[in-house]
Amino acid sequence: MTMKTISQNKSFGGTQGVYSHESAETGCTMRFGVYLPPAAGKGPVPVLFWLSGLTCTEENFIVKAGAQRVAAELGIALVAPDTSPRGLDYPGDSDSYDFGVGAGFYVDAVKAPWSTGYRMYSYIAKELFELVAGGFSVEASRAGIFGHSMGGHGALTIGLKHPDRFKTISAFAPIVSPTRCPWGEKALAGYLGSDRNTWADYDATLLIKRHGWSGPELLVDQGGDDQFLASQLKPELLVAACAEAKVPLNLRMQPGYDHSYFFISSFIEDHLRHHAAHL
Ligand SMILES: N[C@@H](CCC(=O)N[C@@H](CS)C(=O)NCC(=O)O)C(=O)O
Repeated sequence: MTMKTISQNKSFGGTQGVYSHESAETGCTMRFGVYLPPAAGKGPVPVLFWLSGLTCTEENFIVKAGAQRVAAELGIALVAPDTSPRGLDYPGDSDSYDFGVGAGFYVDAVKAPWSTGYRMYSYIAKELFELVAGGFSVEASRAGIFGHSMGGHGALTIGLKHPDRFKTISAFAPIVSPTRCPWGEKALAGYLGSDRNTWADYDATLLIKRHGWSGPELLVDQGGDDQFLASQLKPELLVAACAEAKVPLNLRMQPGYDHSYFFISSFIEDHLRHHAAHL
């Protein structure tokens, strides 16, 4: 598989790159960021996959999270993909911020026309993972996954379903139960259809109850003043699921913080150290 370099910038002694490739899963050109710390010059390093939220491209995390300094110190690589296919031009795919372009929801769609390109679950868990494992100085057997909001949902569901690939999971303000909030219900109905039985595979709270998680504790930060807290995110549902399944969860409510990257950049260091300690 060929990759094209879009840009490379030196950052904290390492390199922040943006690359593109032709994706078999999404049927279009996909961009993603890879930060390689200085240690990657000497040999393969552990790698963390970051999944962004609604409206994001690969760029938001790279320029707003401030993760490179600590990733350089810890010797850990960061991969930041886009959040949906782009340029497929399905009717209505750009009509709303929470469905279609910028809102792939990390599922494999089954409803036409979405089913041909909206395959962000397989894109992240398989195609991109393998592309990065084969194309960069990373140790694929030491990989973790984290993300924000829709990307927190993606990190939880993909991580829980692939403990063989992702050894550590954390999230910022995740959508913990898309079967029980408006963002999730709209996306799952649109991509999967109206049969709610088919949605369960993409709900972290249901996956935890069904499969458990034997990895290190799940670290979740949640802003107390997040405008989406009560309506969309509902961390109490994750607390209940983890308690029932005896899955260790460290949910940290952070008073006064909202849903933005100001919140993420305030606690990103803790997440990087959490993953590094267990990888
Ligand atoms: N557009 C929506 C929400 C979009 C939103 O907050 N997106 C989050 C993820 S859910 C984000 O990361 N936005 C990009 C950014 O802040 O850089 C609104 O303004 O109500």
